Amino acid sequence: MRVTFSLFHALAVLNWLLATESLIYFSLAVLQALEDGLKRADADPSVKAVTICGENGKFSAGADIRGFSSPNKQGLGLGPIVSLIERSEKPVVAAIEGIALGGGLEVTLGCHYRIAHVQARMGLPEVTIGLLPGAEGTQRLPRLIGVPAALDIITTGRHISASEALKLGLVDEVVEENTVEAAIRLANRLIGQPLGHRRLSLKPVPKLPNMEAFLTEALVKVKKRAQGCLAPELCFQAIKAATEQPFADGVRKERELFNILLTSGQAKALQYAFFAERAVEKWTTPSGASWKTASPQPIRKAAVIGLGTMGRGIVTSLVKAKIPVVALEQDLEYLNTGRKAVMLLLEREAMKMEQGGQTLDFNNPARLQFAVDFDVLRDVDLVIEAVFENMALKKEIFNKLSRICKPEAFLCTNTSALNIDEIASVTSRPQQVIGTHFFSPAHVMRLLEIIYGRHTSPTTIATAMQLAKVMKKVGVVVGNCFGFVGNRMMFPYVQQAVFLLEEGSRPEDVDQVLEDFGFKIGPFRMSDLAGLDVGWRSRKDQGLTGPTLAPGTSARQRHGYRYSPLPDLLCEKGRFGQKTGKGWYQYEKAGGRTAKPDPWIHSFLSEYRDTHQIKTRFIDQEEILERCLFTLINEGFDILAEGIASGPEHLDVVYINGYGWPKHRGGPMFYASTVGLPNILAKLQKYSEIHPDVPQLRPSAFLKKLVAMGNPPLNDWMSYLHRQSNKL
Ligand SMILES: CC/C=C\C/C=C/C(=O)SCCNC(=O)CCNC(=O)[C@H](O)C(C)(C)COP(=O)(O)OP(=O)(O)OC[C@H]1O[C@@H](n2cnc3c(N)ncnc32)[C@H](O)[C@@H]1OP(=O)(O)O
Repeated sequence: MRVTFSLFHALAVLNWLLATESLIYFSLAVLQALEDGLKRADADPSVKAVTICGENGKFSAGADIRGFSSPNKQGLGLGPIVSLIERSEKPVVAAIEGIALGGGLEVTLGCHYRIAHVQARMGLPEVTIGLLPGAEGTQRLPRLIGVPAALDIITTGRHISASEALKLGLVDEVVEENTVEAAIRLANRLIGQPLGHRRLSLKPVPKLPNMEAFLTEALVKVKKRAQGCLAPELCFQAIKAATEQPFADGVRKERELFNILLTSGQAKALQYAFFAERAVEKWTTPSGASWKTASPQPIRKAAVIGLGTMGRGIVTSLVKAKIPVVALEQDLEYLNTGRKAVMLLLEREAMKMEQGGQTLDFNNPARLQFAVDFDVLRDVDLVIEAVFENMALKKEIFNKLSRICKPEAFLCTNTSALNIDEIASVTSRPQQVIGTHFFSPAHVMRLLEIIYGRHTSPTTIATAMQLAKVMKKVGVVVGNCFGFVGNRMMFPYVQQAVFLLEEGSRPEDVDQVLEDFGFKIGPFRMSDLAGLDVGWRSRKDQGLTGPTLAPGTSARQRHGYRYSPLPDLLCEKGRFGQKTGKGWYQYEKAGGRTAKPDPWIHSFLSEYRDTHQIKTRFIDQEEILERCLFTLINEGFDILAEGIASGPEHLDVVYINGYGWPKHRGGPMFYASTVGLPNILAKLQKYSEIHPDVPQLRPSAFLKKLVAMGNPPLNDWMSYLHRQSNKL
């Protein structure tokens, strides 16, 4: 770490370099050096003006996020330094290059002028890590750019471009050449000029004709978007304070709210999620393959087979990532339907991108081609198969691909559960076969589950990870098992939800509890959205229901374990969910989206319980939450023990980005660590004793081992996997 201070054309140029070569975040030492530099500049009569810049073309990514969970909370010292900058009698100009985020941007708000490079990005992303801009940023930004724009930037944490910053008045100038030199030139011109009007703390917050009404409406929107996350609302409260109180009082309020957030638990969860997302980029497999040694191959052209819901979204993602793509369907009729749907998606995406000043070129055959003939796949570097979830069909396609595609081409399957090794077995290149499991809608959802098979090469994994990155998705590398990570953990969760209906709950009761917990939608609304027929088909394929079910099989048992036929019964009645207008809920029409509790379901459940002599009982929220979440978590421990995922962060990133798990709760495994593993174990033991015929409630051996080992912190869990425990 280094801080330099040099005299340059009668100017002090303060710059800070961070902990790593490539930048970026500041620590106590950097703050101290900044303060010392400012004081020296102030005291030195030969210094007439000051420019603050970063190094290596980057201004600052703000505070070191890890510092917030250390006992010595370093961020707290930044506010007074920003004030010190602002009070300087010598003009201070910020030269913003690369990024200026969080505390970095707050430093520039203390400066009297701000110049940005045309490619710079700015923002106050504290809300995304559960905090608020606590170095007086919530008080200065509204004074500079007005309340509506400040609210938007602070409560969303979004990054803005230099051109947007200029429009908003956040920066004074945008330059294409050397930003530091431009800042020095400006600082030179400012020597001797009055600065009072440039000190933001002395300025009033620009008035709105209807401030009160505006704030009332804004709060409703902020709360709705927040879905239980505390930070956006407290950001709002801090900005509101700026509109009502003098600067110094506003700063006091900001500090008070900051401390609430810092100790709320949500900040810790969100900061964990920030690092978890980065940790999964550094993938490894049990055989020793790793991101360190594997190199991705370039993907210059890709193909997607199947233009159903998933295929359409995948094509859209590839086009947005500027990868030329061929979209293939089985016949012209399907192709034309698929083509229309893809074009509609792309038009919508293009419109959204235009609003952000970007363009999307998709009407060019070199970028997007539609075909029915497999021969067009001869020159592609990678194929993603996204056909119907049927092993025989997938094998037929992979066999064909293996014969037609060039030998170096990678073959990916978008299966959500099927065996990658079995699919790869029909090809002559199993080392280049991999699962790329997208989530619906594929052009929106960030998760890409990347599943390696027994023969998948490290290069293939690295290439799939690189593809995820280019598509702006989060790739998570996992092993091959039924349902992989996400769906395997989802299965016991949904199963418990259905068992709860058998015992006395209603779909809306269960959904409400899980939505209050923070899920975007509960399990029954989710099933209705996805289509109940999907699971029904899979259960028929597995022989759990339908014509292949052995005669005389008990209605509520399969292979000696508890089974609920409720979803099958609904499907037999044509209730497939939203698509048929009826499922666990009723909808205004087929394809309708507004779920209404359905009295038919209530009486159907009651008749079902009578038929099977189940005594209806009241089930409280605690039991609903525990049975659904703890079985999901329990499965997570088995997944870790089997080496299907290399750490709990992987499971958490999957759940946050693919299954609507509330990010401010850090993911299921992080949540388990906050509840305490002994508590989870005790509850699973209790429910398992009550329901001995449900194996998913039996505590995982790995969970038991961790408890026996003294409930170690989540970061240490994996190190206990192969350790002996004499307490078990
Ligand atoms: C009262 C106190 C008040 C105020 C004090 C100030 C508060 C703050 O400033 S809070 C911090 C606000 N800043 C952020 O939230 C920025 C977080 N970082 C990012 O968004 C991104 O990292 C980036 C846009 C800056 C760069 O993105 P990219 O180029 O994709 O790189 P990575 O995300 O992979 O990051 C590289 C590397 O750096 C680590 N890192 C980045 N920022 C921080 C940070 N602020 N603190 C600690 N570590 C940071 C990141 O984890 C990566 O590390 P690894 O390579 O080990 O994975």
